[in-house]
Amino acid sequence: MTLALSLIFFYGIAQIISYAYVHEKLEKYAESILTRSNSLISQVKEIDALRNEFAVYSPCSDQYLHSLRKRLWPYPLIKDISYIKDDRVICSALWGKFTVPLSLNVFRNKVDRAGYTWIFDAMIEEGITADILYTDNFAITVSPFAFQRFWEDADKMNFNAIVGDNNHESHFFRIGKDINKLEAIEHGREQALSFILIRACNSVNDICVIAGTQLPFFFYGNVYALVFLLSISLVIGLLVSALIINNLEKNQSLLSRLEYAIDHRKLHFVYQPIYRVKNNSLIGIEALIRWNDDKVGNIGPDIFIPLAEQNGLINKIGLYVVENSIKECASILQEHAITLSINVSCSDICSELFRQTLVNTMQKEGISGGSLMLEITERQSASIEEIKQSVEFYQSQGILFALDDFGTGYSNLSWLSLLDVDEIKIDKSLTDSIGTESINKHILPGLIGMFRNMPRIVVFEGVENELQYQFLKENLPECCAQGWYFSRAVELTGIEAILRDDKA
Ligand SMILES: Nc1nc2c(ncn2[C@@H]2O[C@H](COP(=O)(O)O[C@H]3[C@@H](O)[C@H](n4cnc5c(=O)[nH]c(N)nc54)O[C@@H]3COP(=O)(O)O)[C@@H](O)[C@H]2O)c(=O)[nH]1
Repeated sequence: MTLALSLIFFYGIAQIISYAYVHEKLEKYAESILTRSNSLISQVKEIDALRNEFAVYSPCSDQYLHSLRKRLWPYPLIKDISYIKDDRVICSALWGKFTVPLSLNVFRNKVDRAGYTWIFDAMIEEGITADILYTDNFAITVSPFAFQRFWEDADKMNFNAIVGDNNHESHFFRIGKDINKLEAIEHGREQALSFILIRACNSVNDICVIAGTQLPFFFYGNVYALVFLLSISLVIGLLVSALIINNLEKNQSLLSRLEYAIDHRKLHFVYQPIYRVKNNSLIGIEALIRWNDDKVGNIGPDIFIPLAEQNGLINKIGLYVVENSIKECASILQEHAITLSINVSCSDICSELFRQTLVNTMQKEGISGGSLMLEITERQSASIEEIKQSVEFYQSQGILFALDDFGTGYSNLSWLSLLDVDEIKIDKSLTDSIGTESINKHILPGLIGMFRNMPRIVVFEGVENELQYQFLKENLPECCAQGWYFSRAVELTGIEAILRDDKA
């Protein structure tokens, strides 16, 4: 599959590059033909302006022919100048005087234009044709090499071109092998999506060049390009497949290692202290799960919690956290008036097994509901009605609730109005705005005013510096805070040490 996609991708890229390349070349091709046509018209006009000069000599006399030859010499796009009478060439600079006047009635195409009659592919002699324009008794023969070099490009690049008037009612010069197709497409008689058409016009001389070519397949006639395309697609396809397989295997093995770690109690906890700002007294701790895998090393909860959520392991983690963190903290919770905050998912709190496990663990460890704070966010999708009922059940057991990540898209005022929570945890992104010029900064003063009158515990998360701490102390002294300014998350022994210091 990846090989096929890779092939399609690279073929598509190659085809786009090929199109751009051919388009640019064709544009230049049309422009050069237009330039050449303009030069030809200029040369025709210049020679035409000499007509009166020739008229002083007797037609086809030696002086007349000499004068024609002399004047013809500097014009590379003009082959011959002739004296004609009754549509017959009597003499010319190139041929001299014809013994039998040359009739101009055998030709491919005849066009009347700007006082001239143009005849294209007029028969001069067996095997010799030429494009001639004439008026009165004066004719000019276009050099057969005037457009010669464009035939080389036409053969090499498969280009075609028509030189015609602006409306393209009359076609003068035709270059290329597919010229009939180009004419048919140009006049709307044929449709060809893969045919590139370019138009280059000059309104002063009333000429337009239409150039066209069949869009080539990238590898058309080019085996090396095809082999290159297939090789690069193969290599990239194999690399992408290997990466995908590797990633899947890694995730799979990480998932099975996580399940093993849960089942064999290999996950452990660190606790981050939460303080009341006005007097720096410890009011609680937040349990944060950690995983140090024997083989992979430390894996952060920001990696394995979403992995567990996506693969149906989150409830197992929820049970693990409840059983083990409560058991671990039981003695300090009994001895001190602090709460243990636990992150739970909405599906956890709605599960009957979770309820029973939590209540049983509390009873077994001798912990009252008021020592526990369950932190929820809107991220975990479940119906609000179901969550509301669950919250009411836990609250009937005396358990406290916190709305986590408040101020982000996941947790906001609408949830606050729907759930009767005991604590609001202000997300770090809002704390970060203290003392900065960020957009959130403008939200903060309004929230501070609101929190002052709110009968709930307000905890600012992610307090990292003195400025943030002082701001909270001055504006909201009753609020609580946690963050690296106070302490990073530490092992339980670290919390015990803080509690001992507090007592002393
Ligand atoms: N369902 C469960 N989710 C859990 C549990 N334990 C953690 N988590 C969630 O994982 C996310 C990452 O958590 P973690 O790496 O532990 O980061 C926490 C703190 O270390 C960090 N923090 C705290 N103070 C600061 C600070 O000052 N600066 C700073 N840059 N980071 C800080 O914040 C994380 C706590 O976030 P929150 O939960 O929103 O309070 C995270 O989403 C956890 O929720 C678990 O047991 N179950």
